[in-house]
Amino acid sequence: MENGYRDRILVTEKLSDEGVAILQKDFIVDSKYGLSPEELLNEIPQYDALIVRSATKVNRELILAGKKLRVVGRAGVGVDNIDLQAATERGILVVNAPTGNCIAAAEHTIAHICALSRFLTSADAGLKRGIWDRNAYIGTSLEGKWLGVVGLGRIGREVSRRAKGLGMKVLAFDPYTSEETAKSLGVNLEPLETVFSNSDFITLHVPLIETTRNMVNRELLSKVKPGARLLNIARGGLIDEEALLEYLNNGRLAGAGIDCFVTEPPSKIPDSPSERLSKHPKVLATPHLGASTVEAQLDVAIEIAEAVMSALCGELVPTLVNAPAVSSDALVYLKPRALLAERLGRLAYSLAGGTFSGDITIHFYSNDGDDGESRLIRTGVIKGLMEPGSDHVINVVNADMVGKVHGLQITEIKRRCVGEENCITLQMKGSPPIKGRVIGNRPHVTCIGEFEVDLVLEGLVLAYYQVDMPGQIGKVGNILGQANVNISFMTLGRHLPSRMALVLLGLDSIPDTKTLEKIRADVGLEKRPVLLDLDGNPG
Ligand SMILES: NC(=O)C1=CN([C@@H]2O[C@H](COP(=O)(O)OP(=O)(O)OC[C@H]3O[C@@H](n4cnc5c(N)ncnc54)[C@H](O)[C@@H]3O)[C@@H](O)[C@H]2O)C=CC1
Ligand SMILES: O=C(O)C(=O)COP(=O)(O)O
Repeated sequence: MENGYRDRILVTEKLSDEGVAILQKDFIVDSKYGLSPEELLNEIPQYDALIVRSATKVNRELILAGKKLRVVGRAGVGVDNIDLQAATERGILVVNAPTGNCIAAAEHTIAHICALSRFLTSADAGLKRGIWDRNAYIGTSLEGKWLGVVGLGRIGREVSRRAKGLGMKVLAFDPYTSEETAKSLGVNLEPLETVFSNSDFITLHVPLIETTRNMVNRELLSKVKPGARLLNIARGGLIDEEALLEYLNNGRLAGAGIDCFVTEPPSKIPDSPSERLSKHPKVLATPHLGASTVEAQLDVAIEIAEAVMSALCGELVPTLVNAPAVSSDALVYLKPRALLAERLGRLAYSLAGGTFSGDITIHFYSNDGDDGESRLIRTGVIKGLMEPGSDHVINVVNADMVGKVHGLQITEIKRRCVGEENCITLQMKGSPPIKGRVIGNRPHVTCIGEFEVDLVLEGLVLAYYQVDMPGQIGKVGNILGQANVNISFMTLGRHLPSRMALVLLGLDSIPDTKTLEKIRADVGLEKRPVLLDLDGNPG
């Protein structure tokens, strides 16, 4: 938000009022539900952020049309309806709300398991038609039965806990979950085929991504235990729907509980596999209701409102989807260092005369193996070096990609020296190394080449090298005074062997070129002083 401009947010699907209210404090929020793809394409150019749920397709075309778009918020977990690659290429932050609706989705799964095991929906529908048939609906007990969980993430774990409470035994497939996690839940980790061949109920809780699309296909279904029931409360596209119809029809599966379909709503494509599944007598079908509880909608609305607000304000958001996640705790420590990296990059760019070389080395203190940390520091440097001279917005999402396109070769040297925890040194080939330190959460430069200085990297700074002799500073003070430019602070680093000094002067306003030229001439500088706008807008 600058010069009275307020960012505009478009909300295309129902978001609880509490979330909208949070956003309305600082932004203009328009809720426009049920827009057609064409209407959305027309609307999007005026918005800085877009908030969606699962029904809005945020495809490449929409992302390219969103000329001002900086943030896409997903009020829920799954982001398969968002073209993450296209968003990343444009530096658009995609944030989600990964925790708010997990309990609701787990409870919906348990509701499906209970309803399927006792034919609740069919029995209810029959009775409403006047049929009192107690023999047609002999159910199956859950006590002692095996539940197979595919995907032991947030929802899979909550489902496992609840199933154990019902007396079920749980086995799971998740190649990325540790034995310890599974053990702590009392769950056996098994290969996918074993899960399918041993379970009485199988439930999917994986994201829809390249490796999970159609993971439940004919081949896997051929392993299923006769009479098993399959649940998909996760995403349409995980199951080959034609194959599922076949296994329901041939009697190998006793039933299925489906909340998510390839085509939503299924009736959008008459006679599609989705529609046939939704109408199949052995299928308990719900219209993507996993997240639909009052509590979950309140929680995701608040979660996404806070994430979008932070993202629009340039904050680092822990629920960023198109960059590695960094925990909120780590961010507290990393944010000032990322800012220091950016300011050092900007300083290096300005001191090099508004350019950068492709060969950069960054030295910084690091806890081994912390990729999030490296990435944030690297992003800061790339942003500082490249944003002032381009119209690119550079952030953690696209920094590596933009750097690569412009030929940046970055070497990271990580150290663990005591006392250096808050320091970063930036070495650009052909320029002196610049060292900085975070002091009291503010970025300071402490050394430029051989010159020791101490300057908070904020605001306007005039930098120049002069011969270290009496009377020089006074001359500059006079010239700036005559030009009505106030000096807010100064720091001077001396190099005794060469009798040179590096002077950094904080200024309250920008001197004109004539003033800078007069300083150069009167102080006998080799080059005109460099004006650094450390908080300034790029360009
Ligand atoms: N029906 C609904 O309304 C809702 C549906 N969902 C869906 O549920 C999905 C899961 O949500 P969370 O549990 O919160 O996500 P999560 O990210 O906490 O868990 C996903 C788990 O899947 C595992 N996984 C990834 N690839 C796998 C593979 N090939 N095989 C087995 N496991 C694999 C991951 O290791 C992770 O543990 C979401 O992506 C979303 O699509 C989420 C909320 C509501
Ligand atoms: O959070 C998810 O992944 C969901 O599937 C919930 O979808 P919804 O927000 O209800 O359209």
